[in-house]
Amino acid sequence: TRSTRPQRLLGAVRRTATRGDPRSVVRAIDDFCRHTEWAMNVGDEKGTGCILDSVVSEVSPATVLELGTYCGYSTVRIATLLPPGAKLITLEFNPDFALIARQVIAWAGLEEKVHLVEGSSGDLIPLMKEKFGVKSFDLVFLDHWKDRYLPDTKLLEECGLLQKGSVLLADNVICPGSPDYLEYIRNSPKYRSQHFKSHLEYTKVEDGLEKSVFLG
Ligand SMILES: O=C(NCCc1nnc(-c2ccc3[nH]cnc3c2)[nH]1)c1cc(-c2ccc(F)cc2)cc(O)c1O
Ligand SMILES: [Mg+2]
Repeated sequence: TRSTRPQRLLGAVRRTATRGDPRSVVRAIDDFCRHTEWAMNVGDEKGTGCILDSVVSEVSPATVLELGTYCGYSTVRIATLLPPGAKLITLEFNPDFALIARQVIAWAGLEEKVHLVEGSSGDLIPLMKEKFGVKSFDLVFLDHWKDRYLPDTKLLEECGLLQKGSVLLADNVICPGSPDYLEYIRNSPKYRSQHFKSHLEYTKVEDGLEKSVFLG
């Protein structure tokens, strides 16, 4: 049967990236998506250009939650920038995506920093404290189903997983868009939000990221 897009993306990583070199893995995926086949990775403009890399470096988080692993592109981007001893927990709902992402993360040599958990964010977030020993998250990268951004943010609050200064960074708040999340986070006194205009990965379509600091 025909291979899937994530399988073809993994093939490109294996063929053109150097094992143990995360930057070459990121470059291989960007080249594949720009020249061969588009895929929904946050990409190099929203990634390097400005926001994702600069926010991770600025926050220098000890604990990160990523919602929506997909093929592990942003997982590798973020994990490369983490300080020693920091941990990234990434949640993936789709077992096929998870299988590919594990191999991409392993190729980058980042298994020690990354804990990929399969399942739905709604089920897993309430287990973060007891099962994963998380006190709170310094950074949350929202990049999963766009209609899960708001309910999962409220769940993180209810589970006491955000503390004063925790940063939420949401991809795709313009395209595909997450209007209810934007409405909530921009009007809530519990957050201070900032919008970073950008483009949908590998295209000229308008998109943007929303960075919100939890005020406690
Ligand atoms: O759907 C997206 N991303 C979500 C994938 C995912 N990967 N994993 C999940 C998951 C969903 C529940 C979960 N619950 C727990 N983990 C979960 C993970 N969702 C997405 C879509 C686009 C896009 C734009 C324009 C188009 F024309 C077509 C597509 C661009 C992007 O940057 C995206 O991130
Ligand atoms: Mg995205």
